[in-house]
Amino acid sequence: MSEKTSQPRAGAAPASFSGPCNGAESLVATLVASGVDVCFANPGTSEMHFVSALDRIPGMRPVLCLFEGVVTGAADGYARMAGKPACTLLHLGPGFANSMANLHNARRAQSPVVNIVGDHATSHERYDAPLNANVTGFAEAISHWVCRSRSPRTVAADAARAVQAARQAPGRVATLILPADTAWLPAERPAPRLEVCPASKVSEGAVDAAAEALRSGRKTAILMRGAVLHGDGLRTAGRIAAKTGATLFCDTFTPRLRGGAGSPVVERLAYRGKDILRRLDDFGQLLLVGAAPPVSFFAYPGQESWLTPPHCEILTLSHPHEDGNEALAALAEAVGAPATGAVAPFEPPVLPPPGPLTAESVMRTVAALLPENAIVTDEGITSTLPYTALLATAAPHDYLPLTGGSIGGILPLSTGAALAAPDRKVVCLEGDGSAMYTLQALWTQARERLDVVTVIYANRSYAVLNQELRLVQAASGGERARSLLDLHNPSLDWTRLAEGMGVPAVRAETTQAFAQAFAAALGQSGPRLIEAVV
Ligand SMILES: O=C(O)C(=O)c1ccccc1
Repeated sequence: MSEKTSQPRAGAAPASFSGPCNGAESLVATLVASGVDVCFANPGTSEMHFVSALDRIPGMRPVLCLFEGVVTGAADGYARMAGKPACTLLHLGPGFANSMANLHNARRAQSPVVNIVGDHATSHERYDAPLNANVTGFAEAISHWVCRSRSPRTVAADAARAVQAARQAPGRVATLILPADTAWLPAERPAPRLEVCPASKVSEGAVDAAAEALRSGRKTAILMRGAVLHGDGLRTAGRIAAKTGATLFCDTFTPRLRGGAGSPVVERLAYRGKDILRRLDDFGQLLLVGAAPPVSFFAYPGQESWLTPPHCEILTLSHPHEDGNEALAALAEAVGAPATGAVAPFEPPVLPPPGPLTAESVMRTVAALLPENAIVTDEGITSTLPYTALLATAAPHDYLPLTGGSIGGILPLSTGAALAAPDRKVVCLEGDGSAMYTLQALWTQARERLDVVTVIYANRSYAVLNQELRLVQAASGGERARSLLDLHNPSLDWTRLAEGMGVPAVRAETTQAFAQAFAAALGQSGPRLIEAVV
C-alpha cells in the first residue's frame, strides 16, 4: 500500500454487502467503503460484534496488538506512510486510556486516525459495572472529533463522518464510541464514503508578502512542516532556496521528512533551545510553511522559551490546514525560481574504525549501509539527536521521528509504517528506556512478518534525564536521585526479550560486530533486533 492507494469514490456503494446487518457489520462495511482497510486492535467483550463482522465483511485487515499504546502508535505510523487513516479498535475507558500517550504523538504528527471504542450497552450503564468509565471524557481530551452513536441506525453514518473528520487537513484524531447494543442490534445499511474537505487555499496576499520578503535581501530561514517535507513541496522549496539563498529547516519533532541523496537538504532544528536561538541568530526573517515558530521543549530557570530572536521577523506563508505544496509552487513562480534546485549527493559516511561501539558509530554504520528507500524511525533521543545529519547524504529515505515527546512511540510506529509500505525496509532507532514502554510491538512485527530492523541503543539509562537534571538546576548526584535515571540492576537483556516475542536478535558491543549484524539483518526479511551496547 502506498500514498497512491486508490480511494473509493465519494458516494460509492459499500462493496459486496447487502441484506440485513447489525450495527457492527454496517460499521465495518462503511469503513471499508470509506477507504479504511487496516484495523489495529486490542478488543474486549464490548467489541465482539465488530470482531465477528470482520469474517463476514471482506476488505478489512485486522492486526492484533498486545497493548493499546501499540494500537495507536501503529495507527500513527501507518497514517504517516499511507497518507490515510487506519482504524483502531479499543476496549472501553481503560483501553482508551492506555492508548492515549501514542494518540498524543499521532495528534502532534497531524496523523489521521479513526478510533473505534466499544462501551457498555446503553441499558447496562446505569448499574455502574466495574469497567464503567467516562469514555467520552477521555476521548474528548485528545480527539479533534468525538461521536457516541445513539442508535444502531446511525452507526454507519457516524462512521463515514468519523473518516471524513480524520481526513480533514492536515490530519485529525476522530473517535467513535459505540455502546455494545448499537453494534449488536439490527441496523439499516452501510453508508457510502463522504467527500473529504480539501486543504484550504493560501491567499494571494500571503504569497505576495512572502515573495516580497524573499526579494528584500534579508537572510531567510524557511521552516516547514507537514506534507511539504515529503511531497512536491520539498523540491519546490529547494528551487526557492536556489533562487533566493534561503536556508530550509524542519522542526526537531517533525512527522516525516524525505531525506538523503536526491532531496534538497533540510536542516533539522536542534533539541536545546539555546542551540536553536544561536542558529536562528543569523537570520533576519523566518518564513513559516505549515510550521509554528520554534519554542523550547521544556522551560528552564532563566532561559528563553520563545526561540525566534527579536530581530528575526516572522512571516507565515501557510498554516497547517492550508495547502503548503500549492503555496510553495505559487511562491516559486513569484520569485522566478529555476526549474531545479540543489540536492544532496550520494556520499554515505565511511564505516567507523574498529573499536567499542558508540552512539555515533551506530549512526555512521546505519547511514553507510542504509538501503535505498528505507524508512528510518527514530526515538533514540540522546543517542541519535546529535548525529541525524549523517543521514543527509545517505541513500534516499523517509525519516519518521517521535513527534509529541511521549516516549514509547517508535516500536509501534515502525510496525504501522512497515504495514503501510510492505516493499520497504524499516530501520528503527530506539532507546532502551523508550522501548520498554511498548515492547509488545515486536510480537506484532513477528506475527505479521514485518520487515523492521530494530536497533536498541542499550545505554542502560534514561540518559536524557541526566542532562535535564543539570539543565533544570536541580541538586543532584545523590544515590537516590541517580537510581531513578539508571536502568542497571538488573540490566535488560534485549536479545532474550526480542526472541521471547519471536524476533531473532543479536547483541553488538563493537563497531565491527554492529556493522556485521546490521548488514545481516538488512539482508533478511522479517523483523530483526540488534542490541547495540553503547
Ligand atoms: O526529558 C523528558 O522528560 C522527556 O520527556 C523527553 C522526551 C523526549 C525527548 C526528550 C525529553
